[in-house]
Amino acid sequence: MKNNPLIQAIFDASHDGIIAVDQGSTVIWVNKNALEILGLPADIVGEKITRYIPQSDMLRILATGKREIGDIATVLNRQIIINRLPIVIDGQTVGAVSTFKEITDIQKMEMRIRKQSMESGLEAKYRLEDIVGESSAIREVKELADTFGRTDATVLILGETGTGKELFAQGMHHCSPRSAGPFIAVNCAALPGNLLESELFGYEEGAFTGARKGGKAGLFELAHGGTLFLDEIGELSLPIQALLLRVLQEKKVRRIGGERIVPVDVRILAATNRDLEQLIRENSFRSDLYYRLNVLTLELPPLRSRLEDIPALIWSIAHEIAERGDRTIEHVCESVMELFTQYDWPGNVRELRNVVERMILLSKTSRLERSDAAFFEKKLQNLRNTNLSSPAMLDEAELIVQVLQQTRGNRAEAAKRLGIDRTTLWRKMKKYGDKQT
Ligand SMILES: Nc1ncnc2c1ncn2[C@@H]1O[C@H](COP(=O)(O)OP(=O)(O)OP(=O)(O)O)[C@@H](O)[C@H]1O
Repeated sequence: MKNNPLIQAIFDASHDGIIAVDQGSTVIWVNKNALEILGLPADIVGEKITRYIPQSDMLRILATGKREIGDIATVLNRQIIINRLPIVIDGQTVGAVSTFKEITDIQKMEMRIRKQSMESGLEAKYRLEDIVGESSAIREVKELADTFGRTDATVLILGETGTGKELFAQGMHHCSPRSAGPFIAVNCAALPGNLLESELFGYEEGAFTGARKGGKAGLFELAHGGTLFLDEIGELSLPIQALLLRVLQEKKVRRIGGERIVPVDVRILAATNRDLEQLIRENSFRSDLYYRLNVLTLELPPLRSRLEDIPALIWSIAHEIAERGDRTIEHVCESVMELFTQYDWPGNVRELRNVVERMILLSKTSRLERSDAAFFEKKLQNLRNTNLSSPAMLDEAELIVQVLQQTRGNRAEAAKRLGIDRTTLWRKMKKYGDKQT
C-alpha cells in the first residue's frame, strides 16, 4: 500500500494533514500537508512516530481505541485542530489516524462562508454614484450622503423598507476614509436576541452550550478598521441596546463569557424604518443610544414621492438582468410607466424591482408591454376592491403586502396587526420576495 502512487496522490490532494500509524506506532502513511504542518521529514514512513513526536497522542488512541475529535494544539507556533481516530478492522484496533488542519485555514474558510452567507458580504459593492435616480429628492440625499460619508461620524439612515438604506450605507462606506476596510452589514431583525448578541460581540470557548471550540469573533471585531452597518436598529432588544451603547462609548468589546477586552475601531451606520422617538416614548428604545446613533441623519425619500425616477430604475433593473444574460429589453411601453405611477409602492424600489423582474420573465419579446403587467394590474384592482375585512380572500403574501402598505412599510406595526412576530414577518417577506409584488 505504501507504494501506491494513486492513493498517495489522493491523500496529498487533501487540504488536511493526515498521518496514520499501525498498532506498533510505526508510521504507515503520511501526506504532504501533514509533513508541512508538523515540520516532519519525508522519510518518516516506517519509523516509530515517537522518534519525532515523543509524547504522541496517537499512543493513547492505540491504547484506548477511542476517537478524539476537535482537539486544539500548538505545533511550530501554529494552532491546529486535530481529529484522532482508531483504525478498526473486523472489530480490532489495528492502528490510528490523525487528521488536522491549521486554525487560520478554518478562519479563512469561515470568512469566505460568512461572506457568501451575509447579505452583502464583507465589502460594499455599491457606490453613491450607482444609486439610480435624478429626481431632486434623490439627488439631494445623494449629495448629503457624500458629505456625511467622508466624515467618521455615526449616521442614522431613515427610510421605509426598500428605499435603499443599505445601498446608501455601502455608498457612504465607499467614500469614507475607511473604504479599504471591511463593510459588514447585519440585520438586527433577522436573528433572535441571543444569536444576535453572539454574532455582534462574539464569544469565548465554553461561553454556552454549543459554543464552538476556540470561541468566535463577533462582527464588531470583524469590522475593525471599517464600517458596521446595523440595519433595522429599532428591532434591537433593550439588553442588546445596553451592550451596544457600551461598545460605542468604550470602543472596546468583550466577547460573551470572556474576560479579554478587545479594542475596536469601527464606524457605525445604522438604519431603521421605525420612528425611534416614538419607541423612546414607549420605553422600548434607549434615548442615550438614540442620541449616540443619531449624530447625522439621512432621510431617504419613498418611491411614491419620486415617481419620476421609475423609468431610470426600470432601465437599470433591465440592464442588470441583461448583464446576467437572462433577457434583453429594448423598449418599455409608455402605458407600463403610466400604470406604475398609479401605485403607492409600499415596498419601494425593492418592490418595483420584483415587479419588473417578473414582467421581464413573462414577456415574450424585447418590449415590455402592458399585457406583461397583467398580474400587477390585477393586484392594483384587488387593492382597490378588497379591504382587510376579508383577509380569508387573500393569500398570505398579498395580505402581508396590504398590511405593509397600510402601515407605510412599518414592519413592527405590520407584524402586530398580523399577529406574528417581527422575525417571522421578515422571513415571510424574504420568502415571498417575488409574490410580494
Ligand atoms: N435608488 C436605487 N437605485 C437602484 N436600486 C435601488 C435603489 N434603491 C433601492 N434599490 C434596490 O432596492 C432593493 C432594496 O434596497 P436596500 O436593501 O438598500 O433597501 P433597505 O431600505 O435597506 O430595505 P430594508 O429596510 O427592507 O432592509 C435592492 O435590491 C437595491 O438594489
